[in-house]
Amino acid sequence: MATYDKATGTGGLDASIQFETDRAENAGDAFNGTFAFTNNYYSIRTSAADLVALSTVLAVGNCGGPKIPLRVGRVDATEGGALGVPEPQQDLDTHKKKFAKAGFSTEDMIAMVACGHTMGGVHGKTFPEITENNTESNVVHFDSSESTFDVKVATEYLDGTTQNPLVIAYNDTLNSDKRIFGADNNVTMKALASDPKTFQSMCADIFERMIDTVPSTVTLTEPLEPIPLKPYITSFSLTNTTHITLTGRIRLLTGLDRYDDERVTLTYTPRTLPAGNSTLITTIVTSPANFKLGISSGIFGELFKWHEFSVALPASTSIKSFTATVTRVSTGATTSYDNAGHGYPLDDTVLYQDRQSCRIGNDATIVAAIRRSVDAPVVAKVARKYAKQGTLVPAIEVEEWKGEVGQEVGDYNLVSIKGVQQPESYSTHFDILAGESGVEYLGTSALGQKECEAF
Ligand code: HEM
Repeated sequence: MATYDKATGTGGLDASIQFETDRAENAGDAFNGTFAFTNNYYSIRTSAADLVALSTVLAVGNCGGPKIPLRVGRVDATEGGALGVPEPQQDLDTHKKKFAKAGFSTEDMIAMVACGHTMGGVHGKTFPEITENNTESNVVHFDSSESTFDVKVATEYLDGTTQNPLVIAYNDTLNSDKRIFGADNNVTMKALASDPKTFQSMCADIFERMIDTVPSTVTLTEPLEPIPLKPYITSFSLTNTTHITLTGRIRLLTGLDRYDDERVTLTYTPRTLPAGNSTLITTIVTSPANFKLGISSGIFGELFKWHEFSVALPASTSIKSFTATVTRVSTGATTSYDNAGHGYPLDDTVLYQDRQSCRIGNDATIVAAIRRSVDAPVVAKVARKYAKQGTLVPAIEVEEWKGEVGQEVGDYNLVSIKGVQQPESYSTHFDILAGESGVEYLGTSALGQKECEAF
C-alpha cells in the first residue's frame, strides 16, 4: 500500500506487489515467501490482497500484538503498480511526502514505521551496506525482542540502548528510522513508549488504517468476527432410493467454563410434510467431537467446541432448513440459534454425491443427484488454476463441464460430470448448477484421495 495515491484513489493494498518482487525497491524475498504460503488459501472467493491483510492481522496477533480489525473484499491488481516504495537512503522530506500522498501525516508515518519495526530486522544478504555483514544468516534486529510485538522498539530508541540498524548504521544516510522517529521531536515515540497498552492500541489503529488503504473502487465489509454458532455441512447426498444422508459439524463459540457442559440439538423443517397421519421426528441430536478434545482456538482467546451429526432423512420429506438449540447440561438452560429468523437453509434439488465422485490421474468425475422435477442442463463450474507470468500467485479461470444424465434413483437422476484437472488445479473449488438451483464452493482436494464408488 506504500504507493497509494489518495488524490486519485489508486493503488493501496491490492496485492500488486506480487508482480513487483524483482524491483530494486523491493529487495529481499519476503513477499515471495508470503505468497508461497498464502497460495494454500488463495481461491476464487479469497483474493491475494485479503490474504496479505489477514497475514498482517495474524502475524501481529500471534506475536503478542493487538487485534487489528479485519475487513475483507479487496480486489487483486492484474499488473504491477506505481514505483515509489520508501527506501532507507531517502531523506526525511521524501518520506514525509510519500506518506502524505498515501493519506498519512508525519505522526502516522512515525507510528506506522515504529509499529512495523518492532519485529524482524535487516538482512545482511539483502542490505549489506546497512548491516556491514553480508553473510546469508545475518539478521540485525530492530529491537531486543524481535519476534514479539512489543514497545521495546520505542523504549530502546528513547533510552539510547537501541541496536536498530536503521538508527545506528555507520553510514548515517541509511538511518531512515532515526530521521523518521525524530521527525516530530520524539513526541509520537514518547506516546508509543508511554505504556505497553498505549503502544498496542496506537499500533492497532495505524495498522487498521494501513490494511484498509485500498483503491477507491473497492468496498470493504464490516470487520469479521466469529459468529456464536456456525454449521458446516460435510455431506448432503443421496444414500439410496429412499434416503438422503446429512452429515455435518456445528462450531460453537464457547468458554473454558462451559465447553464440556453444552449439547447441541438441531430441529429441522421438512421440505414436504409427511403423508397422511404419519409422524416425522424432526430432531437431530449432535455429539460433542472427541478428536483433540473436539476443541479449537482462535488467536485472540476464542475457544470453539465442535459438535458432530450424521442422519439419514427420508427422501420423500427431506429437509428445507434447521435451527439449533444449545442446552447447558448442568442447569438445563437453553439458547436458540435461528440464523436471524431465517433458519439454516438447505436445498436438496442438487445433491453432490461425494462417494461416487473421484479423480483418477487427471480425469475428474463429479457425480450429482438432481431432482427429476428439474428440467435444466446440469453443469459444474470449476475453478482452474494456472501459472501466470511474473507472479507466484496463480491465475484462476472458471471452466464449465457439462453433465450427462444416467441412472434414475427414486425422485432423482444421477448426473455424471467429467473434466480434466491438471496438478496445479487439484486443490480448487467448483459449483454444481441445474437451472436456478445448485451447490456452491465444493472442494476438489478430496476427489484425488479415492476411487469412484458405484451407487
Ligand atoms: C520509510 C519507511 C520504511 C523504510 C525505509 C523501511 C526499511 C526497511 C528495511 C531496509 C528493512 C530490511 C529488509 C530486509 O532486510 O529484507 C525493513 C524490514 C522490515 N520492515 Fe520496514 N521500512 C519502512 C516502513 C515499514 C512499515 C510501514 C512497516 C510495517 C508497518 C515495516 C515493516 C518491516 C518489517 C516487519 C521488517 C522485517 C522484515 C524481516 O525481518 O524479514 N517497514 N524495513
